Amino acid sequence: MSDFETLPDSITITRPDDWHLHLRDGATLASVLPHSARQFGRAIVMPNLKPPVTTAAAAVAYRDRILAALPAGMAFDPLMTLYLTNNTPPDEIVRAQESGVVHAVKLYPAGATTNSDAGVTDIANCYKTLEKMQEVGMPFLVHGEVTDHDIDLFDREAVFIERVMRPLRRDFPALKIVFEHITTKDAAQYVAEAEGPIAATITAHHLLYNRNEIFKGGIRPHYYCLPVLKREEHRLALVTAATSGDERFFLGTDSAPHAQGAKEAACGCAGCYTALHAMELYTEAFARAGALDKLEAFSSFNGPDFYDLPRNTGTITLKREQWTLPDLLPMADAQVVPLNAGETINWKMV
Ligand SMILES: NC(=O)N[C@@H](CC(=O)O)C(=O)O
Ligand SMILES: [Zn+2]
Ligand SMILES: [Zn+2]
Repeated sequence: MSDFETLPDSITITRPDDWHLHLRDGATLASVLPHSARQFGRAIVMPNLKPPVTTAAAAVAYRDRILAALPAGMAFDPLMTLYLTNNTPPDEIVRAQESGVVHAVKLYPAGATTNSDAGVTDIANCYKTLEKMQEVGMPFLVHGEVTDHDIDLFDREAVFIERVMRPLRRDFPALKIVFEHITTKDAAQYVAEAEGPIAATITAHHLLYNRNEIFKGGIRPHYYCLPVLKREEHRLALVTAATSGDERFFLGTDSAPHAQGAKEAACGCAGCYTALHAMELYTEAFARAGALDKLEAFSSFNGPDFYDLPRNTGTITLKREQWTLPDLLPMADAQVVPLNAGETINWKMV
């Protein structure tokens, strides 16, 4: 817990953005969107729908559905992404660029995570398309885990750096890459030291929790996400990276709603729902690190700077005030259990 004596009563920062968000579609989208729109000005919207968003036309249509689901009076700018497949043609990158609403292309290694079945089986299949992305300046967002069966689940990210990331960046040194939701000291160090245009998003839950949280007193499915929480040494490295002031690290919640029944199951889905209270969680993580002065750049400046977008105008304020998270939130015709359900947290967005 934070040391209340030395902390300010409130903190006001430029309105932040979420550079990694799952909004889903249909009735689920309508349920979760207001939470993100309340906290963030914009979000990079992940394309792992069923079926995935693989074309510029599909991204434009998805964006229209998001805007239609936005409650009147809320301002929110969804930044769309394409789901890369083995067969995405280079022309689709041109169409995406020309659409004006697609801001990046996402790599899901096939089998790595939720709705990744249509993902890439071998990045070599995508080289022509990656060349086009490099040429037009389209950022490449990477779920950085190998899926080889001989690799331990907890080592998937570190092995990805050696087997995929280094060769990829050697072959495309000018391609803008975001290493999404990094979870290891290996990834933090790689991003901090690499040459060229690379950045990383970091979730609030990977800043606050290590893998013990998944097994505390029993198996706790709401702390299960991918890449899975790691050892404490990795969490500490992520906190150091996020609070360092290095502009390569920025906010991406990876808020990933799954219905309660899909998580509390014999084979539960991966994903933590944090859209309701993301800024509260990031503020807590930065406060514990004694680095509240670094929260604004991480949350509101480094992301737009990397994506060549203007920073938001306007501000948000977080008050140091305890409140208790609901146990459940309505979602479509079911419910979602937010991370920290029923727990009391120390900051409240006003
Ligand atoms: N992070 C997760 O555990 N799940 C995400 C997918 C992803 O970001 O890998 C989801 O879409 O549910
Ligand atoms: Zn992912
Ligand atoms: Zn994600």
